[in-house]
Amino acid sequence: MSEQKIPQVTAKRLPLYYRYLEKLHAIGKKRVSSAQLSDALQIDPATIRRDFSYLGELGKKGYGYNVNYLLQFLRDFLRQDEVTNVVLVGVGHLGTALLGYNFYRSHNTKIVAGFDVDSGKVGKEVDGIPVYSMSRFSEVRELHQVEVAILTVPASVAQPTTNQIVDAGVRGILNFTPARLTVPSHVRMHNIDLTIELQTLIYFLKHFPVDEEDLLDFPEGEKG
Ligand SMILES: NC(=O)c1ccc[n+]([C@@H]2O[C@H](COP(=O)([O-])OP(=O)(O)OC[C@H]3O[C@@H](n4cnc5c(N)ncnc54)[C@H](O)[C@@H]3O)[C@@H](O)[C@H]2O)c1
Repeated sequence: MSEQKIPQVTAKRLPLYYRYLEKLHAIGKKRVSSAQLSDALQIDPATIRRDFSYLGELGKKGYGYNVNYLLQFLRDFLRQDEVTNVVLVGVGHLGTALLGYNFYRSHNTKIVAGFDVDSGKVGKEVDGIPVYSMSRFSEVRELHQVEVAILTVPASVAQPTTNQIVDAGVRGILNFTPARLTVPSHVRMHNIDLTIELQTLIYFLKHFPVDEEDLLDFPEGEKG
């Protein structure tokens, strides 16, 4: 099956399923229903069934999904065995926190280097990750074959920093700055705006409160 056919919203949820299935596998669970997945991940069961339907025949209705099979399927699909090296630019408050986190929950992403212009930070390590001067960006990116960068610099320097890292070969940017950045068409930019996320949550709570009845309305045979 080609990945292009899967909607972006579904593709975004696949790593969540993968992580949870890994946990189930670790405790020896063989089967899981969409209702159980729904409880654990707070995604409604209909959405889960729809997501999995894009992946092909993965389970029988009312019988749940085979954990091993689903895990293997998602591993291949997401190429979880392949490690993608990532760099982080701007080792300040947020950058330091992200370096410390280093996406341990996802085994396939690893921050290999941080970059900063502050001479007090360059040459040091944060949680074992070396911090380099921006002047070495090209060289270090090349060394680790990195195509993805996390951007946590001040908004005022976000565009020139973006230009610099794109010129050096970065093709994907996770932008934590509030700046809306311009990139060439071959570069993919994802913006993470915590203020917007928080405001959206508050809006949804106000206007679409979660209906307990809806959550309990699982089809027979899917209850876990
Ligand atoms: N702190 C948060 O909770 C938070 C949350 C959401 C978004 N943000 C955004 O993330 C960004 C970073 O926030 P912060 O609080 O960590 O700021 P910060 O000032 O603590 O850190 C910024 C870091 O970037 C470095 N830097 C400055 N110019 C640079 C350049 N040209 N190249 C490389 N590094 C450079 C600085 O030396 C510093 O270490 C900001 O754009 C902020 O708006 C922060």
